[in-house]
Amino acid sequence: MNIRAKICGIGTPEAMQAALDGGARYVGLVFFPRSPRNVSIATAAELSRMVRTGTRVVGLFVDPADDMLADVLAQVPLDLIQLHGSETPERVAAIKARFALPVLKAVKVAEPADLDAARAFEGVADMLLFDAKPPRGALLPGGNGIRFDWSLLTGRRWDCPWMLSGGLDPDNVADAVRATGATAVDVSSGVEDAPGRKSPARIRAFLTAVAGIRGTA
Ligand SMILES: O=C(O)c1ccccc1NCC(=O)[C@H](O)[C@H](O)COP(=O)(O)O
Repeated sequence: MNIRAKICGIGTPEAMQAALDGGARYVGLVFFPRSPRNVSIATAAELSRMVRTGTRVVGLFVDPADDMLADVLAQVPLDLIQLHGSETPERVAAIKARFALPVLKAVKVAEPADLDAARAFEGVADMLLFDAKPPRGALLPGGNGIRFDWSLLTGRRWDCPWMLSGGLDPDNVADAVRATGATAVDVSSGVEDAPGRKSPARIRAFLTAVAGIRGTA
């Protein structure tokens, strides 16, 4: 089975090239100033120009206002909008209606109730991204390099595509896919050698590991 991979928080041409060469199906650009992966609109526009057919550019936002989305989209041709804040299903629907782009909605997972609540986004979001809920006091709502209990996903079926995220890296991604049946995976910290500093070598290692996953459900 071909597992689709998203490399998130790309900030340099070298990281983008490693992701593209390695076959990433999604590349994520972070528009969240508190993040060490935040990129300017100008940098994002430059990086997006490197992307060729077959790879989708994901713009990552946290509770964005329409003006911010409009400002980014005026210069960066995003293929998907990722919402990683506390956006409601109604807000997701409003963003989809106004900007006519698919929405990847992040669901922060720590316990079964978090997955129960995610049902509200089925039929609204185009895709769900299951990520670890940030620990109390965390500075970031995502990109924390922590896993959640993958067994929480066992036995659950979703009416929309979903992506596994949170603490993945080249060494654990195969186990994560086998444990969850994920057909799409997302990584940020696990392919960095320092917060916000993507490692082309680790990007290549992650994508090689993903490409080598066989025999999953
Ligand atoms: O990556 C960030 O800096 C970030 C900041 C604010 C909100 C979301 C953020 N990342 C979202 C992603 O899609 C990450 O890839 C995901 O949380 C997994 O991160 P990691 O556990 O570091 O692989």
